[in-house]
Amino acid sequence: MAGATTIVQLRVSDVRFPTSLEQHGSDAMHTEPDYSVAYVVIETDGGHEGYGLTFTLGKGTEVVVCAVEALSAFVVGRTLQEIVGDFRAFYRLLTSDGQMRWIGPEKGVIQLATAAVLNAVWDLWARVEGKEPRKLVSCIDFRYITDALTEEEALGGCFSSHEEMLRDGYPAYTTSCAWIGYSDQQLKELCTKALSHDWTRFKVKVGADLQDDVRRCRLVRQMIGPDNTLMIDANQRWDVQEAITWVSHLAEFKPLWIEEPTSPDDILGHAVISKALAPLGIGVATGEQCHNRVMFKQLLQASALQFVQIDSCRLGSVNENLAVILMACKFHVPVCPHAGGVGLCELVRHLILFDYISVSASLQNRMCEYVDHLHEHFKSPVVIRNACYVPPKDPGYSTEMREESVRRYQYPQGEVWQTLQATRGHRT
Ligand SMILES: C[C@H](O)[C@@H](O)[C@@H](O)[C@H](O)C(=O)O
Ligand SMILES: [Mg+2]
Repeated sequence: MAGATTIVQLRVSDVRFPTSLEQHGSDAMHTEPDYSVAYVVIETDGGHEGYGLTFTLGKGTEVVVCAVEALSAFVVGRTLQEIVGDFRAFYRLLTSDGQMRWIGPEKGVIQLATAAVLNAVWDLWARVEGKEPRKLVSCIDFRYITDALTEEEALGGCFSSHEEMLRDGYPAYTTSCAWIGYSDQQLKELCTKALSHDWTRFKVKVGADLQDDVRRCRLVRQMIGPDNTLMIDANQRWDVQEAITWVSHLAEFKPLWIEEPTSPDDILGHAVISKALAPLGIGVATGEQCHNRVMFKQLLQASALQFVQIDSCRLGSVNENLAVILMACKFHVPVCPHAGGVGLCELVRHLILFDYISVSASLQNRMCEYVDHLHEHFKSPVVIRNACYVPPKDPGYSTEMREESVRRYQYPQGEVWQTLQATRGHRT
């Protein structure tokens, strides 16, 4: 890294996309999401920029923006070298400040803000280096997880060649066919289209009404046939026993997993559900709202999940995702990241490639989520080939958005929102 690079400015914007107008992204708990981001740009005195974001559903993004602003004092004025020279210490500074940690610690809005800020730092670092950063294990804060994974253990990973990834890509599944607000007709059309594009793994939203779920799962299973893979996602809708009963009714459709059956905080509840559903051949997947490595540690220790769904913008950036990927490997539980939203696919492909190339070296029971929306707003959008993620080639964390998109969708002053408000009375 040439010379010192001082971060002189941090800017953050509230950028929202009106996806609720067409029910994209809808599930049993989030019926009208407007996919949004708190979008961060950090700038150095040498003219370099790093871009970061965290994903939100519309309302409340302004609160995350406020939290990012509160964290900016830790970043502005520091050199990139200072930060990445001891990234573990910097991570701890951000997450464990003696006053600020009271509004977390390492959870909720402040954790989302930490992810947005640190995602920008990782992007900047990778751009300045012009390649993927090294010394990854030294970026992890092992505090609270040494009973599950030590630094020494983390250093002894498996390694696999990246040639295979460059050739074939990383296997993906699609959630785009079966959002809960889509009609049966839409479901059919989207499944037909996805099948014609070689998709073999499909996720269906469930949990609002059992009869609807039975009908929709039957329809999708009929469309995709017995050999393709089906997953179901309840987005935290049920109590523990209710989850077991409800999913048992859907067992005939042979789902590989039930995702987020109950509260994301209920580790023992997930363990009970996992145990009850194991004889039916249905695993439990969770993680998109699991806010830190300690929660994942307990889920793993309690055998409460069979698929680890890391999230690039919920955990504290790459640093904390690495910790979870390494723990999952030690516990022999596959990582199948949560993606979709705005930018999650762009970011998460870096993490899952790292998992394959440097940690798990396996594709057994592994796949990465894909959702077909909003990629056009990114400078390095995801590329899918034969239902697989193609490895990104541009330096950085693929977090940079197109300037025009940020301007037009900025909330509430961007022209898209101004027009919606004027013409349709859409709530702003
Ligand atoms: C509100 C969102 O679209 C969620 O439904 C979505 O992230 C989902 O849980 C998923 O697994 O993709
Ligand atoms: Mg989900």
